[in-house]
Amino acid sequence: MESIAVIGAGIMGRGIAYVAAKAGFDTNLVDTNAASLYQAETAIRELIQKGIARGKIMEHEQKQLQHRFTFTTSVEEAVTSVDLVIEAVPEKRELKKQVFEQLERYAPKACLFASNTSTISPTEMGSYGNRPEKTIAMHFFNPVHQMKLVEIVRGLETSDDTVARIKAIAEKLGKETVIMNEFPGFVTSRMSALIGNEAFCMLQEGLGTPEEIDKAIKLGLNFPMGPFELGDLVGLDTRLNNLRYLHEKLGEKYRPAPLLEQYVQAGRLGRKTGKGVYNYTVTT
Ligand SMILES: NC(=O)c1ccc[n+]([C@@H]2O[C@H](COP(=O)([O-])OP(=O)(O)OC[C@H]3O[C@@H](n4cnc5c(N)ncnc54)[C@H](O)[C@@H]3O)[C@@H](O)[C@H]2O)c1
Repeated sequence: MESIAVIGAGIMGRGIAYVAAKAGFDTNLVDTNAASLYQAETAIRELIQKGIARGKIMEHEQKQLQHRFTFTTSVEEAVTSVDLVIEAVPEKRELKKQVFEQLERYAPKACLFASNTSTISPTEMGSYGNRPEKTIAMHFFNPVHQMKLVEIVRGLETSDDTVARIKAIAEKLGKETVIMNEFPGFVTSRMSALIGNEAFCMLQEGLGTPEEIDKAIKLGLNFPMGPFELGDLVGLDTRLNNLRYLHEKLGEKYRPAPLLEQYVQAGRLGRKTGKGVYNYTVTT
């Protein structure tokens, strides 16, 4: 296994591409939006500089590392000769379906297909192409270079060989793994969506300010981040898409809070747009 293509250069795709190249894989990062691709390239360059400043990357490795990246807006160019594709486009089933159909057309027959989906069934994604035994969910966490876990979720038809190879790759990327059977939202997204949604319900009910609710959860329940801080980091649109999927699949308990819907309608998506529950300075 030598080369990886990452589809979608947003918050997650750029982080996955960075850890893949750092682990020695030739890495093709693709985004159909040129502006997003450019931002990803800048963000990756900054991560490399920070890595050098912290002594995690030696200066003489920098050139070699940068040479491992190809940035492109063409899915075809990115996947024609890779061993693994990791899809990280927004959490919309129709979009993922289109992307998987494209991957099936252009990727080599032996190539494994992994999705960084937070909620969607890898069995369903396996049905979008002709290689369900080679299709799996490989769920990274944000920020990818700092978070230790990859939640691996096998679909009904995913082969043991695919599971073993994906686990080995995740470990080569420096990650711990858990291997789950599929169920909507897996373990982490299901729990995180509920907590995040409940916090929006509390805000809507006037229980307290976002700062007070976050502080209560951090200091009272010993969470490292408050639910609003985490929601802004994840992206409130991503959080809403996850909840919509869980609501459709698992029922009323997951109905998105109207206030969350309103924030997304207003374009308050979190750190990536400079404003979510809190205000930020956008650097890239
Ligand atoms: N944000 C998180 O914290 C987080 C954590 C774990 C998993 N995820 C999952 O990762 C996936 C991506 O989420 P994100 O937060 O990085 O989203 P994002 O909106 O930050 O980025 C998605 C990128 O995909 C690009 N894109 C859209 N259509 C495309 C196409 N057809 N081909 C190539 N690129 C395309 C967009 O231009 C955008 O740059 C989702 O499935 C999400 O549920 C997100």
